[in-house]
Amino acid sequence: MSASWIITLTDVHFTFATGRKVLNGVNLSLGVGEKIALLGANGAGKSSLLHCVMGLAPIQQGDISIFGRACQTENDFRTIRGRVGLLFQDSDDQLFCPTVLEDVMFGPLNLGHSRDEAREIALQVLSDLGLGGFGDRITYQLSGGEKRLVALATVLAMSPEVLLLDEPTNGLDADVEKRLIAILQSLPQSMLIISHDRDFLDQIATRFVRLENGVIVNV
Ligand SMILES: Nc1ncnc2c1ncn2[C@@H]1O[C@H](COP(=O)(O)OP(=O)(O)OP(=O)(O)O)[C@@H](O)[C@H]1O
Repeated sequence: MSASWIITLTDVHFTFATGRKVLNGVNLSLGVGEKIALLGANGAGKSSLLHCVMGLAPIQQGDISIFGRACQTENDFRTIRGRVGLLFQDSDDQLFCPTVLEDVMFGPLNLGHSRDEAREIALQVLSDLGLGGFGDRITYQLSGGEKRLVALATVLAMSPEVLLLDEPTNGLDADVEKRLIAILQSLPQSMLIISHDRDFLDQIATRFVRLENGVIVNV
């Protein structure tokens, strides 16, 4: 494997316990600094692919290598999860604390930062995302778009080295989407981005691929 690949999937197969097969020999490599747009029809298996990369959906066949390390066991994936930021498609899967500040502090605390450091990081990320003053808001009372941004804040607060973003613009109005585009453009991390918003992807992505019939096709 080349040292310039952050994530490499080789002949990856994934089938749900129900028997629904969604990945049928996926080959895909994410390079340093690359921002790959992952296209595909509803139900093609895009979210499942991200879950496989995080080790949340165990693959039946193939190889996943992250930061040059072959990931097979839960233990392998646990060691890389802190370095890979996954924005779930559904914000409610990401947010589970009573207040916004607690949610955004959760990751840094988990990484070993002190409460003061975690608070400082969380307040900075919230401010960067235009969410200054949101710290004390009750998470479950946020609007869908606000939740989307707070969910992204929880990911960015962990300073991940690579970002897996599942529909980041869902529920965002035009102005907030513009701000998100500027933020993502300014971030140096490699990204794998799922979105049905082609305008958004055109402004972020350096490469486009499509998941079709369980395999990756270049577009
Ligand atoms: N836990 C599960 N058990 C069985 N099938 C599932 C499960 N979760 C998802 N699926 C099915 O697997 C297929 C792939 O789902 P996935 O969410 O990965 O697609 P997607 O490409 O991200 O779709 P979308 O663009 O609509 O978000 C779908 O047909 C979905 O219904």
